[in-house]
Formats: sequence, C-alpha cells, structure tokens
Amino acid sequence: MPSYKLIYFNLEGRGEILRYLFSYSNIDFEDRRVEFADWPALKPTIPYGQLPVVEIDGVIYNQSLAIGRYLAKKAGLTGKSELDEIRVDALIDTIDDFFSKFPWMDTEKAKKEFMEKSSPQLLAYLEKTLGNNPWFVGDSATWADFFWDTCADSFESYVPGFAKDYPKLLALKERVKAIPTIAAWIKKRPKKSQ
Ligand SMILES: N[C@@H](CCC(=O)N[C@@H](CS)C(=O)NCC(=O)O)C(=O)O
Repeated sequence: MPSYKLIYFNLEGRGEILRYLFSYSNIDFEDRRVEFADWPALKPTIPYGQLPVVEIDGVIYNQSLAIGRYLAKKAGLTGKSELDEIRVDALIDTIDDFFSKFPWMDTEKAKKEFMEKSSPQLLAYLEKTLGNNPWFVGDSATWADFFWDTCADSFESYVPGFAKDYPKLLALKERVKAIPTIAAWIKKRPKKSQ
C-alpha cells in the first residue's frame, strides 16, 4: 500500500472530499493541516502554488478533483457504466463550477447575495437529477454524493439554511454521513468546520 499524505489548510473546504474518500476506503493517510501563517513559505514548494495536494510515496500530485477521481476509482465510486461516469463527472463539475464562483473571500453580505441569486439554479438541477432516488446516479453511492455533502457543508457554514427548501438534497447529505466509514471519520475529524 502506498503512503499517502494529504496537505491542506486546517479546514474542510476542498480537502474534505479527499478525506472522505480515504476514509471510505479505510486507506491510512496523514492529514497534514497547514496554518495560514505558514502558507507563504510553503506555497513556492507546491506545484501550481495551491492546496490541496496529496503526496503519494513522496511524489506530490495536485488538483483536488484529479486526486479525488483516482481515489474514487479505487473505491468503485465513479459509476457502474461509462454513461454513469459521465453523469457522475457532470455532477462533480457542476458543483465545482459553483464552488469556484462562490465569493469565499468577500463579505457575509456578498456571500448571502450570491447564494440567493445563484443557488436556485444549482439546487433545482441537483434535486431534479436526484428525483426520488437515494443516490444521484445508479443504485449506490458515488463520489458525486460525497462531493455534494462536503461542498454543501462549506456553503452552509457561511450561508446557513441555503438548501432548506430542498429536503431531498438534505436527506442525501444525511445518507452520506450515515455511511459507517464516513460517520467514523466525521466523529474523529477536528471540530473546526468550514
Ligand atoms: N482547482 C484547484 C483549486 C485549488 C484552490 O483554489 N486552492 C485554494 C484553497 S481552496 C488555495 O490553495 N488558496 C491559496 C492560494 O492560492 O495561495 C483544486 O481543486 O485543487
């Protein structure tokens, strides 16, 4: 088994999907959390100067979704057919587009306004895709379900209740969190949350 070190800030954000995927598969990983004060010194040593990265047997790999897809493949979480893989990737990319546009560094007011204006399109799409099924794609969980949960937790920490009118999407989050290996991770992870 290779050795894995996840390097990310001391928050959930873009690192949490990788922590979920490691945990889901019971893969041991070092969860290195960088303090913001230490980041300027570390940044020039990181490919493309952004986190998260994962060090696998001493080699650094960047881009959270490239790493996520690698881990999801190992875990059988990318979809059961090639066409299901398209559906899973489309969900991942759609949620990621939204995550990238969210004004993380702006004021609380700007975040709330962004959410009010832009989230209905995302949430309606996600709810329609889910329909009355337990998971977004196929008859079992994929990493798109996990990604929705981790990203929604980040949005929720800034704009509480942003998805309150979408009970099926909230129930999906609960289903993800109830998966035993994910529940075990959530129980043991640092309480600081974003
Ligand atoms: N597409 C990249 C985005 C990475 C990214 O935006 N990382 C942010 C934190 S979430 C970062 O490293 N910010 C610090 C910086 O750019 O100096 C990924 O998914 O890994």
